[in-house]
Amino acid sequence: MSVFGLKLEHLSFGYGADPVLKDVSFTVERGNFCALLGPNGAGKTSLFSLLTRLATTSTGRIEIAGIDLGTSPRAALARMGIVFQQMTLDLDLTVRRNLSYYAALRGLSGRDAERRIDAALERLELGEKSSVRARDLNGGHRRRTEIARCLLHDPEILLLDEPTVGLDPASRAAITDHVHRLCADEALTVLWATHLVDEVRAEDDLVILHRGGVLAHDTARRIAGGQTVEKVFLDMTAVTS
Ligand SMILES: Nc1ncnc2c1ncn2[C@@H]1O[C@H](COP(=O)(O)OP(=O)(O)OP(=O)(O)O)[C@@H](O)[C@H]1O
Repeated sequence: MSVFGLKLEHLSFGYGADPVLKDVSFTVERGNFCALLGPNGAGKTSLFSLLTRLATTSTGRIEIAGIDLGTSPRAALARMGIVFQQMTLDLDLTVRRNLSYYAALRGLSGRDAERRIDAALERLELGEKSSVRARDLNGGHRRRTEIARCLLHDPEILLLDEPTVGLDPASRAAITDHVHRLCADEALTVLWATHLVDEVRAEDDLVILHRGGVLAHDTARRIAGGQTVEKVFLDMTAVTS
């Protein structure tokens, strides 16, 4: 197993002539929670598109759990679980059905799939929601269902693109707690894109992205340097406006 959960080297990318990512490099060690913090338009979703191969670029290199995404995309993507910004559950299906369809897509079936589904539901404290249709869940439980679903194939890396957008404070706190626990208990490596400063904890890794460039990468505590992350973030992103 790789020491580095995630390694990005010199990534540049644009949709047209103008670059939206400029020479982005950073690593996230295995088992760390890394917040990718940037204002709207910073390039977070574009970076996620490169990490998930929805977009490609000829510059730079991405390594997922020690596997080169450019040369071994299938193997690298198999190590990853992804929660996109837009909800992707089938609202007419129960929580369990949503998970079992995904398991089948990943080639899992029978007792093995059932065992993994039970374990994932338990990890996200969703056991009692198992028979509830996704349509009847609140936003927080829908998100937790998506996180449970992306754990079924035992990924080493989790990518979450602004997973708490639109949720109330209690649901946001529950989801950030759950995902931090996955890092601590199971050495999952997490990249969590957000523009919400209050989701960043002092011990988290923090990458500040602004206008496609990395302005800072360290623990949040060191980047804050005795101030609040919010103050430093606002100062950094204002200076370069
Ligand atoms: N499909 C696209 N075609 C052209 N430009 C795009 C496309 N998607 C994003 N952009 C532009 O790329 C830049 C980065 O956008 P991106 O969505 O990656 O940022 P973000 O940090 O995820 O922002 P947000 O928090 O608003 O989602 C923005 O200027 C945006 O307008």
